[in-house]
Amino acid sequence: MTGPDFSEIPLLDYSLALSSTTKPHFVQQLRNALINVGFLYLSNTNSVVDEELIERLKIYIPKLFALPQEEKDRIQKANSPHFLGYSKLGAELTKGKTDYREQFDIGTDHVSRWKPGDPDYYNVWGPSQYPDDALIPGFQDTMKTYLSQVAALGTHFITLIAEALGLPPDGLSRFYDTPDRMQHRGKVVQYPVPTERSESDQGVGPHYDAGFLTILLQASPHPGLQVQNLSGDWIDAPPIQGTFVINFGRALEFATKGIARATSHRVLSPPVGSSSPRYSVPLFHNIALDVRVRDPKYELEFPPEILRLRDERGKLSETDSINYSEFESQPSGMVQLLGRVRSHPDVAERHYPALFKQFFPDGLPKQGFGY
Ligand SMILES: O=C(O)CCC(=O)C(=O)O
Ligand SMILES: [Fe+2]
Repeated sequence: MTGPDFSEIPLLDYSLALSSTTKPHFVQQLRNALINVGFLYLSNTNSVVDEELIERLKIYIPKLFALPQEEKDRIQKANSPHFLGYSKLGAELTKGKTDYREQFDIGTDHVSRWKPGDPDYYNVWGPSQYPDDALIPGFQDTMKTYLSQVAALGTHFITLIAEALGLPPDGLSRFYDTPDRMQHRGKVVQYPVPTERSESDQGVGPHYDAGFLTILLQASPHPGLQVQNLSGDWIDAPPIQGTFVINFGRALEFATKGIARATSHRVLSPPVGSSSPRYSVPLFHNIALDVRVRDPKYELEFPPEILRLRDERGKLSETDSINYSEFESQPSGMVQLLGRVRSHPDVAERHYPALFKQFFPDGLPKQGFGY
């Protein structure tokens, strides 16, 4: 069932959204996914994200992680005030436990708009670091094309979300800058197979995503992603070939008065003895840096029948995940910056010394805390 105590994640066919005769059905299914589940699978996106490109990207991923450690370290996150680059295994904690994953954060192409005197958070967006193309020929080009196509899917999907919430298609456009002033953030993630002696099976611990929308490619056949329903049960979201997983973040929940549901999720490591790691590529589709989602300037008016569906679902109970409550008062860019400072203290120490001192008065900890 797919009410708030769902036992599976709904699958929506994107091609239905592209024809006026089938769109109402799509929008109705999306409304249910937004209000009750917070997650969905999306199939048939080939008109926006090229399937062959996805297959090419999947082939690159193991090669990316197999690059010499010194090349990965050369593009480490600590080099980048934008927190874009490589993080080694075990660098982060979620809910007090180490996340057993290794990752490259790579954004859509962007030039930082920050200049002296601007708020620090303008600098959370900027250029990415890529490995030397000679060591992994064509990866950079493939990744850039992938990110720009998935970001375009996100930009269109936002208009469908608006319609599903009873707003006009451009009903959420106030949360965005012009495309040249936006950056969306991708990650390429490897969850290694734990050894017999590993202390936990936590790939990444329970958390919410921050922004409006995450578009996730499960890039290997491993299960592991789990989603928490309203009763607190963990529901599997295994990979389905030819689909993306889409989920909604805290900013959308705040901006829609709790109509859209940000849903707690986690990833379990592949079982001990698996023959290969799990791979995934999330893209976090951002809103503009200056937006304060709770500022009356951004307040949205929803039709009564949509508000009623929210009320029928019931209040979102406390889950294992508590984070990003800063959206109550802070601009979106600041929420992102604070999250990253906590996750990556080594980057903060180098590029945001004042914030670093505030969060880590006792100096550099061994690990950051993700959520
Ligand atoms: O790897 C996954 O499948 C999900 C990762 C995730 O939830 C995240 O990075 O926010
Ligand atoms: Fe997530």
